[in-house]
Amino acid sequence: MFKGLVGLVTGGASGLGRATAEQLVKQGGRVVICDLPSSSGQEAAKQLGENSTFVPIDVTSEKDVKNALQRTFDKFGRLDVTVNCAGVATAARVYNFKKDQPFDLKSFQKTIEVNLIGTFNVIRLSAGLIGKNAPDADGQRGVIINTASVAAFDGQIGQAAYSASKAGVVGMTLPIARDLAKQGIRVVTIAPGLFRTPMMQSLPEPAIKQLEASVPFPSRLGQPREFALLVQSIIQNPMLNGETIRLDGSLRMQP
Ligand SMILES: CC(=O)CC(=O)SCCNC(=O)CCNC(=O)[C@H](O)C(C)(C)COP(=O)(O)OP(=O)(O)OC[C@H]1O[C@@H](n2cnc3c(N)ncnc32)[C@H](O)[C@@H]1OP(=O)(O)O
Ligand SMILES: NC(=O)C1=CN([C@@H]2O[C@H](COP(=O)(O)OP(=O)(O)OC[C@H]3O[C@@H](n4cnc5c(N)ncnc54)[C@H](O)[C@@H]3O)[C@@H](O)[C@H]2O)C=CC1
Repeated sequence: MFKGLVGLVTGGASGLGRATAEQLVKQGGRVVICDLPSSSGQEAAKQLGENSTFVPIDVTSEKDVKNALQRTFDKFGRLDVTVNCAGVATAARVYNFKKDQPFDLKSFQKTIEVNLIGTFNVIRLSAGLIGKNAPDADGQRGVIINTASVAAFDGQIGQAAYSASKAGVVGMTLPIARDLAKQGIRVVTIAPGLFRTPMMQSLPEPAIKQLEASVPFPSRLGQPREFALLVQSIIQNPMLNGETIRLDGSLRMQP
């Protein structure tokens, strides 16, 4: 299905990004897994075989992302799809009255830096390489897919930084899609609900159970593969553009 397609997946060593990289390769594509040097990206790429390679990056670094794009071009000769999955989650009250402590400003800044600015950094640099492709019969050169969260819309107590970062991703989706339309590059964002990944597993087990039960149907955590299937649909459907799609079993998170 994706024969000849080259994808770059940030956060590709774990969770939703890893499932996406697996799905792209399973469908005949080739994939560059980008993740932190400390991640298990090398092992993930090895598992996927010769159609995959790992490039260690921090998404907030211009130098790292430029290097990853150069490596993509050197190894596979082009880039068709960028999927932004790299992200971090933080949880703290705006002011902890028990400890008389405000939200740590550095933690707020770091969350915005990785989730919002890092995503934009990868988008802006990827666009240059995708834009070099010859357009297909429809005028399309490629697709950029971002990952927000339902927390962009119904963030819980403690999610001020995380929700702000993800709302930023939602907010920039349409203007960037409009901006890149002339080049035939689509931009679509997925807002996942609750998925079984290492990030989700960092929550306390009772909280996971409570969240899981609050998903109307199917009343369970999503499987990373189900996220990857939406990525696949977005790639395949040329009319999807400039939109954020919730993938959440109709969950609306409670305060
Ligand atoms: C990753 C995604 O993109 C998808 C999501 O958004 S999934 C939703 C993620 N939600 C969160 O991360 C919620 C963040 N908030 C919190 O963890 C807490 O409110 C907080 C740490 C910020 C405040 O802690 P606190 O002041 O101690 O809060 P308090 O309101 O007294 O609640 C603490 C209790 O709530 C539980 N809890 C934590 N997160 C919870 C949640 N999302 N839902 C229900 N209970 C939760 C804790 O297990 C703790 O239980 P115990 O008292 O039994 O130890
Ligand atoms: N798991 C879930 O329920 C949900 C996840 N999301 C979002 O989906 C994306 C993927 O999350 P998961 O797979 O669940 O988490 P995960 O923690 O399993 O994977 C995230 C990956 O991003 C990498 N990463 C973190 N900071 C980075 C940086 N600065 N540079 C490069 N890579 C970096 C990590 O090393 C990790 O491999 C995140 O953006 C997350 O916010 C959104 C909604 C729900």
